[in-house]
This record gives sequence, structure tokens and C-alpha cells, in this order.
Amino acid sequence: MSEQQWNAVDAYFTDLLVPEDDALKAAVAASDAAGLPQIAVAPNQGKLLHLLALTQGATRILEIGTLGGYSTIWLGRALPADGRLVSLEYSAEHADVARANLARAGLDKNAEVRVGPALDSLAALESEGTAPFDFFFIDADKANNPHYVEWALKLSRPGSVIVVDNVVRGGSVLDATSEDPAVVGTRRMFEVISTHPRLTATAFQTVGARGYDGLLLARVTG
Ligand SMILES: C[S@@+](CC[C@H](N)C(=O)[O-])C[C@H]1O[C@@H](n2cnc3c(N)ncnc32)[C@H](O)[C@@H]1O
Ligand SMILES: [Mg+2]
Repeated sequence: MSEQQWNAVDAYFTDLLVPEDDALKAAVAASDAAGLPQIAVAPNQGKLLHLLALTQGATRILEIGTLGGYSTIWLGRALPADGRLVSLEYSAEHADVARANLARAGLDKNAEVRVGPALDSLAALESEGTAPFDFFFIDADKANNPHYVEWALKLSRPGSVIVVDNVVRGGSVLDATSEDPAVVGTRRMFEVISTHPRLTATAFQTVGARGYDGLLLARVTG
């Protein structure tokens, strides 16, 4: 099956089930205009995150890796009126674009973008005594994925859900000899999760508008 066919099927699904409104279209346009890389989740993946967070009844969401806030908007729209989303982003420039996109989507009251290395922001959240989060979306520097999963656990409650994006690495996730930090980090994350007493998880491969990739979905059991 060709990439052209994956794209066409994705477009069919998206046209029927995931109509993007003005705020989402504007978020993509503003991110492109600012020169951000086109590495946000696809619309149907954004809607998947939205539906997962809704199904979870999430009132507190933590995202690691904001970019222009496209996935943040989908997640933020799953929150109740008094819900809270914190998104962590290394780049001040990306964060500025995301904040404008979130404001346009009417989510600036619920969603906060914190700038800096996510490991520092996570430690700050802990020292502030933040309440546990119900839903985590991990989509930043893949080398740190094992640390991000450990942090998600620290900031979770039993029943919290963790989604990790881009776990296939073009198939290189199979390569135990890889020195690519993203592959090493992803493999280490799988090892940590596979034996973790507080996590149950699955992962699946995807094809579509973002090519060949995949997601990990985990639930905190205790
Ligand atoms: C794949 S993009 C996020 C895409 C976004 N979740 C979406 O789907 O719309 C990854 C983002 O993580 C940020 N990032 C990379 N390393 C980081 C770090 N150490 N701490 C926080 N953010 C980081 C990058 O600047 C980039 O904006
Ligand atoms: Mg991603």
C-alpha cells in the first residue's frame, strides 16, 4: 500500500469525522507562518487525543512538547470549564505562537504554556505541590522519554492515562544497536514501562498523513 493511499484514506476520515474549525486552521496557519516545523499531530490524531481525554473525564492535563499548541487545543477542548492544562515547551518562540493560538481558541483561561527544559518544569511543578494530573501527552525530545514517563507517574493518580507519541522511529525502535538518542530513549522507555509495577500499557503502529509512526497508551494502575 502506498503513502498516497494512506494520505487519501486519512483525508477521507478527517473530512467526515474531524472537521477543523477556524481556531484549528488558524493555529496551523500561524505555526507555518512562524516557521515552526510541521510536526504536530495530524487532525485525526488530535481528535483521538481529545476523545481519550474526554473518555477519561480529565480535568487536569499535562502535555510535554507544545510546539504551536495544535495538540494542546484538541486536549484543552476535552476539559470542563474549570479544567486545567499545563503544556511544557523548551522554545520561547514556540510558546509565544502556542499562547496566541490557544487564546484564539478561547483556551487561554484553562491552558498555560511553561517555557524551559521540561525536566526543570516538571521538577518545579512537583515542588509547587501541584495536584495530580488525569491525562499526560508526551511529545517532546524522545531521548528523555523514560524520564518523562517517570515524572508522569510522580504527578499522576491511580487511573491516570499516559499517551506517548512517535514511538516507532521509522522502525528503528527494533534496533538495539542504535546510537540515535531518540531510539535509545524510546527503547529505554519501553523497557521501563514493560516491567513497571504501576503501569499497564500497549502500543500500536499507525500510517497516514504523518507517515509511518505509532503511539503508546498506558494506564497508571496504582
Ligand atoms: C513534536 S513537537 C510537539 C508537537 C505538539 N505536541 C503537537 O502535536 O501539536 C515537540 C516540541 O517539544 C519541544 N521540546 C524539545 N525538547 C524539549 C525539552 N527538553 N523540554 C521541553 N520541550 C522540548 C520542541 O521545541 C517542540 O516544540
Ligand atoms: Mg509527535
